[in-house]
Amino acid sequence: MFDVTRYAAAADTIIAAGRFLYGQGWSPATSSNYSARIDEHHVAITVSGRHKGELGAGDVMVVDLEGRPVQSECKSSAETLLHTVLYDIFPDVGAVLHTHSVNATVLSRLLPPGTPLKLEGYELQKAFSGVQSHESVLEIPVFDNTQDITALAEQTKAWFADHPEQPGYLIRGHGLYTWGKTMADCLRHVEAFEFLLECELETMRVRP
Ligand SMILES: CSC[C@@H](O)[C@@H](O)C(=O)COP(=O)(O)O
Ligand SMILES: [Zn+2]
Repeated sequence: MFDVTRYAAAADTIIAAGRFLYGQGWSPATSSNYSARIDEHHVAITVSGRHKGELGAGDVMVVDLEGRPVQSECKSSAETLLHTVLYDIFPDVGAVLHTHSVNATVLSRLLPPGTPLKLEGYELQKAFSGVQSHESVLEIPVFDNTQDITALAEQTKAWFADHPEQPGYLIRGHGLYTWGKTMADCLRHVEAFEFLLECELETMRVRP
């Protein structure tokens, strides 16, 4: 069983994150899903289909690390397994955020299949936990979009088990997944990604 006080604290961070991310235009039209770890075996996650700018306590539920609902009749995010595999392979991950920004959607469609997004030479890469220099090379994988979330969860799990230092991934024509030790770290990662994705798109515009 999970601690209710810890659940309430996790839900509060999710609700506040939703208000911010929706306000930025990165979670339109009920898209996106957010989660925060409660303990070793439980995660608070958004209920499927809810408006992410207007989340309340009833829009956040608990699942275990296999993605099964715990003490809830609600249906958790359709992409629950994409969250739980990350908590499973990274014991220090405390929050996962998935967003649907225009930049993530457009850039992921422009990159040729099989080509990761290579981020190199940007000072803002240091906003990612563990990155010390603009000279580090980040290779952000772009997975093909699919409605088979179980298969995609297996794919992402295998890739990140081998590349634990990479801070996130894109799904083509769909959006961004990133995570952090705390919700604050995770929100900083979303912001960093958004800045860097926009830089990449702008670079393509002026230097096609
Ligand atoms: C509103 S379309 C977006 C959804 O298909 C999905 O990708 C998404 O991000 C939200 O799904 P949800 O089940 O609410 O977590
Ligand atoms: Zn989505």
